[in-house]
Amino acid sequence: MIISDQQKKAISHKNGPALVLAVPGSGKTTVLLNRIIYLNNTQSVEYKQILNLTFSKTQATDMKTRFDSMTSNNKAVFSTIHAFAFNVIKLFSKKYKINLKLIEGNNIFNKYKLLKRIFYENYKSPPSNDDLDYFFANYSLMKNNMLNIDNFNSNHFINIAIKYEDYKKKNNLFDFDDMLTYAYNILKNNDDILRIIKRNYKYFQLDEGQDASLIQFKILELIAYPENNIYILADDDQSIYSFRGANPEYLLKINSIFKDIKYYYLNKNYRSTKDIVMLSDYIIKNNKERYLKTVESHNDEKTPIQIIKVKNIETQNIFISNKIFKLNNKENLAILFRNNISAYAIAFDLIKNKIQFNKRLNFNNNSLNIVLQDLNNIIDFALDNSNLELFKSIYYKLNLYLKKDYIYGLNIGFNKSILDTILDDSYIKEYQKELVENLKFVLDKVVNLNLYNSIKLIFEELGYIEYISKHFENIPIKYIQEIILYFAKDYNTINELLKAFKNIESTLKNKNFNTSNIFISTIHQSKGLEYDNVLLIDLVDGEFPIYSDKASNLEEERRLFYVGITRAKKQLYLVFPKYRYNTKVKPSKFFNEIKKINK
Ligand SMILES: Nc1ncnc2c1ncn2[C@@H]1O[C@H](COP(=O)(O)OP(=O)(O)OP(=O)(O)O)[C@@H](O)[C@H]1O
Repeated sequence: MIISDQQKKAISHKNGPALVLAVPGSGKTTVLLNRIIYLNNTQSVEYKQILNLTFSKTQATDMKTRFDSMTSNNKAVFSTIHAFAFNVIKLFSKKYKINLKLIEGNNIFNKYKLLKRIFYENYKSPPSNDDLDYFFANYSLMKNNMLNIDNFNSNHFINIAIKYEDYKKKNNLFDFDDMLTYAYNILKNNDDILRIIKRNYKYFQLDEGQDASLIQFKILELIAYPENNIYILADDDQSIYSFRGANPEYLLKINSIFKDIKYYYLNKNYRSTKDIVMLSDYIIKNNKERYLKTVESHNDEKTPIQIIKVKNIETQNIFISNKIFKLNNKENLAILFRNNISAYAIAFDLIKNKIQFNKRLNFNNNSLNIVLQDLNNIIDFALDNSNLELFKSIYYKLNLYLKKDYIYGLNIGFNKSILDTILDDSYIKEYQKELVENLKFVLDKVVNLNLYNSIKLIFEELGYIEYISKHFENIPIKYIQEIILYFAKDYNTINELLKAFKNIESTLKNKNFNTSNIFISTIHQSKGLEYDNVLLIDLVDGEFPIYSDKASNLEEERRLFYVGITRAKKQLYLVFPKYRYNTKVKPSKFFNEIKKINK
C-alpha cells in the first residue's frame, strides 16, 4: 500500500489538537496506526504513552491486530472509552479503598433485575422488556449528554430513575453508563488520579469520533489539558448512534473549544468502485447538518448499482439464495438491514438450506417474540376454552371491551367454557356479546384449520392486530404478520413453529462460523467493515427510513443508509419488497433520491 500525500499530511501531525475528517474507506485506521509509529520515530513518544480509543471492543481488537502486523512493538495501548473509564474508577477505588461494584452482566447485582424490582415496588406489576429497554435508553441518553433527572418531563421516568440512582449510591454500585460520569467526576475532582493518567499518557487518538457523546469528549478534554494532544478521526456522515447519545454537533463546533485545532481531510475512497462512491456521495448531500466534503474514488471500475424489486419476503429470500449460490469462494457477501427482525426471515432459509453464515446483530427487538407468544396463548385457549389463566393472559389483547374486575371475578363451572359463561351472563352488553360470539366463532374454526390458516384468521378476524399496533409504537406489524405466516407454512402446530423460532434465535445468538464468507448484519453493526458484495434489503418506506416528525431523524436515517451503501467494495444491490402481508407498500424514500441521479 502506498500512503497517499493526503494520508501522509494527516499522519505527520505533531502536537496540539487535530480533526481528521474523512470519507468512508479513506484509510482512517491506517492513518491512526501510522501516526503512532510517526510520533515514536520523530517525536520520541513512547508507544505506551499514546492512548488509542475507540467504541467497541471489536474495533479496539481489530486496531491492535492491524498494529501488531505493522510493528513488533506491542506496547501501544488500544482501548474502548468505557474500558478506559473503568480503569479510572478502579484506580480511584483502590486508592480510596471504596469498593465500587459493576452491575452489568450476569452477576447477582444485574441492573435489569434491580430495575424490575423497582418497577414492581412502584406499580405492583412487572415491567415488560420494552419498558426496561425504554427506561435504559433514556437513562443512557441522560448520562451521555450530561443531563439531570429533572431535565426530563416524564414523571414516570423521574420516579424510577431517582429510585434506581438512590439504590446504586447506597450500595456502591455503578452501571455501564455511570462508568463515564463516575470517571469524569473522579478526574475532575481528584487531582491525584488525573495526574496519574497524565503521567501515563501524553497523546490521545480517538477513532470513529462521530460516535462520541458529550461526556466522552469532556473526559478527553480533561485528560489532554493543557497540551491538548488530541487527534480525532471522524466522518460526521457516519454518525449513527444519536439514540445512544452520540453528538456530532460537538465535532461541528470543535473549533470553538480548541481555537488552534488543525483540520486534515481524507477524501479518497480506496474501498469502493466509482459507482458506489458516486451514489453514496449523491445521497448524503441531501443532509444539511454536515461538513461539506468532496469525494474521489481510487477504483475507477464500473459496477452499476442494481435496484431489485421483489414481491415479498419469500421472493427476497429467493433472490438472496441465488446470489449466495453464485458467489465464488474468493469473495464475501453481506446482507445488511435496518432492523434486527430482518435477520429472522433470512436465517430461516439459510438454516433450512444448511448454509453457514456469520452474523452481527444487536438483540433488543422482541416484538416478534411477543406476537408469537400471544398466538401460542390464543391457539392454546382455542383448544382449552375452560382455562381461565390462559384467558386472563389474552382477553385484553382481543378488544373485547371486558373489564379486568369482571374477568377476574368470573365464576366458571367445572369444565365449562369461559366464553359460554360470559355469553350466558344477562348483564353483559349487546356489543360485548357480539365480540365474544365472534371470538368463539373464530376459535372454533382455529381448532380445525391448519396452522397457517389459523394464524391468518386470528390476524384478520380478531382485534389482536389493532391492539398490538396501538400498544407498541413503531412496530412493523405487517412485516411481523408476513414473517410469521412465512414460517407457519412449514409447520403443523404452533409448538413446532415456536421450537423452530427458538432454534433460529439461538443460531443468531451463537458464535460465528469464521470460515463462512456470508454475513448477515444490521447496518449499525457493519460500521467500519467492508464486503465485496452487499445486499441492502427490506428497503420499505416507514421501515427505512422509519417515520419520525423530526427532520434530524431523517438525516440520521440517511446517514445509516450511507453507512450501509459504503460497506460495498464491488457490487451493491438495493432490494425493495413491494408487498408486506399482501398490502402494497412504498419503496424507501431514498429511492427517490437515487432516481434523480439517473436523470
Ligand atoms: N493508500 C492506500 N492505498 C490503497 N489502499 C488503501 C490505502 N489506504 C487505505 N486503503 C484500504 O482502503 C480500505 C479502507 O480503509 P479503512 O478501513 O482504514 O477505511 P476507513 O476510513 O476506516 O473506512 P470507514 O470509515 O468506512 O470505516 C482498506 O481496505 C484499506 O486497506
